Amino acid sequence: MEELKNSLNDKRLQVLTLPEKGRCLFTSRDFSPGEVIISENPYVSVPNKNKESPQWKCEWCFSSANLKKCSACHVVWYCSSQCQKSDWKLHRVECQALSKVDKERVKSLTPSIRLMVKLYLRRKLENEKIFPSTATENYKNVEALVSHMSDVDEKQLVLYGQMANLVNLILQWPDSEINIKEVAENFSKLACNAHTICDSELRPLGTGLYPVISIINHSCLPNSVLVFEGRLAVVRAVEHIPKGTEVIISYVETAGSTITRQKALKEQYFFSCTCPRCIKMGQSDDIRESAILEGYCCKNSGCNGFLLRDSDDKGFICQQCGLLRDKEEIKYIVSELKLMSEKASLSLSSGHINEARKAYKMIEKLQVQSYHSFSINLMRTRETLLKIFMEMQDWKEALTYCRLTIPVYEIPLSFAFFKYYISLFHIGMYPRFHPLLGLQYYMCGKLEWLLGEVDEAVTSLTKAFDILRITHGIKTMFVTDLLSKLEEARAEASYKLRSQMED
Ligand SMILES: C[S@@+](CC[C@H](N)C(=O)[O-])C[C@H]1O[C@@H](n2cnc3c(N)ncnc32)[C@H](O)[C@@H]1O
Repeated sequence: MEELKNSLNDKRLQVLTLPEKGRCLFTSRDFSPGEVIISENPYVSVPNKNKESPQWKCEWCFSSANLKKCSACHVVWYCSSQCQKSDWKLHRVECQALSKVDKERVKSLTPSIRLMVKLYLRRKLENEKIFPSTATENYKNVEALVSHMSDVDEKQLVLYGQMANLVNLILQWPDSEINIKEVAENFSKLACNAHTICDSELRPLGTGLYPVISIINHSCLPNSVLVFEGRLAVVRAVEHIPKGTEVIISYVETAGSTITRQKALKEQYFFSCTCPRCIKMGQSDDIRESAILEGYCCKNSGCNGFLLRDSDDKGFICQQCGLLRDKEEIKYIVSELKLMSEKASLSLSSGHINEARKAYKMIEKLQVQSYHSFSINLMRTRETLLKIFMEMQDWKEALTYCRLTIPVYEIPLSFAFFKYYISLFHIGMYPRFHPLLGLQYYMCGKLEWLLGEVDEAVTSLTKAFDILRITHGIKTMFVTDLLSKLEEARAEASYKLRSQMED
């Protein structure tokens, strides 16, 4: 830990331990918005292959193009000999282990099992000095991670035990070299420390363990953001961070209500957040925020009030006009939506895109009649419809849905405590510099341009650039591409204006 602390000191960062949070990362100089605070390569990583991301991916860079399978183990894929070479030191031993495993069992290996196998192989190679150990790349940093073993429930512990046995079966090491209890504990460490590696558009690609970045704690009002440049994890400041401030990122979707965020944090990370948003839980502003984000709308379509459960438990009362929405009606809507959502998601996952489009349109219609106009559920349905229309190459409808989601990303939650943050944050569901908001503007701009709405495209691409240059970094290929699109759109808009003036 001393070695790591000294290395972080050189980066003007400091590790402190607080009783209520454990280790925390603090700045020892000012950081500006968009500046990289810390970046780290994964200690171990593995690509994901599941329903949401069904393609095979390169073991090293996660690309899905030009893949070739490793001819020895038939498990791992590479997009180039360069990537294969970069991974060789670790894969050489992994390949030997995987080649001995029964073919049927190999097929069912999950990314978590593979990640754990790689973790133990890397530790072994580090002990044998085949991998150099440095202050930041060192198994000691894995040992220092929190595991929350005493908080994990019995059922989960049994599952970790079974997974640990499978790792043991793959490695086939003597008892003196592997401790099943320790492997099970390491699974618990992965659950609250590993990160989902995403591409620049936040599509999940894989899972990685970044033991130094794992020191960073959570806040629902973060001052930093974690993004990935290939396999490199990069933490950037999204606001001015003065010297002596804790670096904080968000572990969960910040758009949810306080209860939803707290539940997610408790279930996966075993703590109760006490950030400025969370300490308001149960107060009138917070109740109102939850009712808007996750509650129902007034029966009177002309009223934009939010609903709260009435004291007699007959239903929900509109806080603006006083109209009651019957409990039984709400129950019926909820069960209908559940049934419809199951059917819709089945159509989507089985590739019946037209059926999925119809099903999600019906869900949207019912949600518009039931939920508040700023509801997260309604926004999620519209995000799905946007994806469906993109897949169907119906650009006009896709643009409509893209535009419908943006105001919800930016809803004015005009609550008292948010006013305090007015200078730091855009007042909305997401902080001003949130990658999702930037990406939504980027998508909107590209669709507007494609459909010939050049002036609108310039406005949207400019907004996207203003956000993504901070979250993704001005020098990355992703933002350089966006900038050249913006410049081209600007040139086209001014050419159009000149032509109109000459006519
Ligand atoms: C990825 S680790 C962060 C580093 C951790 N503090 C440590 O000592 O290694 C995640 C764990 O840190 C703690 N943690 C993170 N954010 C927190 C917060 N805002 N309040 C309290 N505990 C927090 C929780 O125990 C959580 O499971």
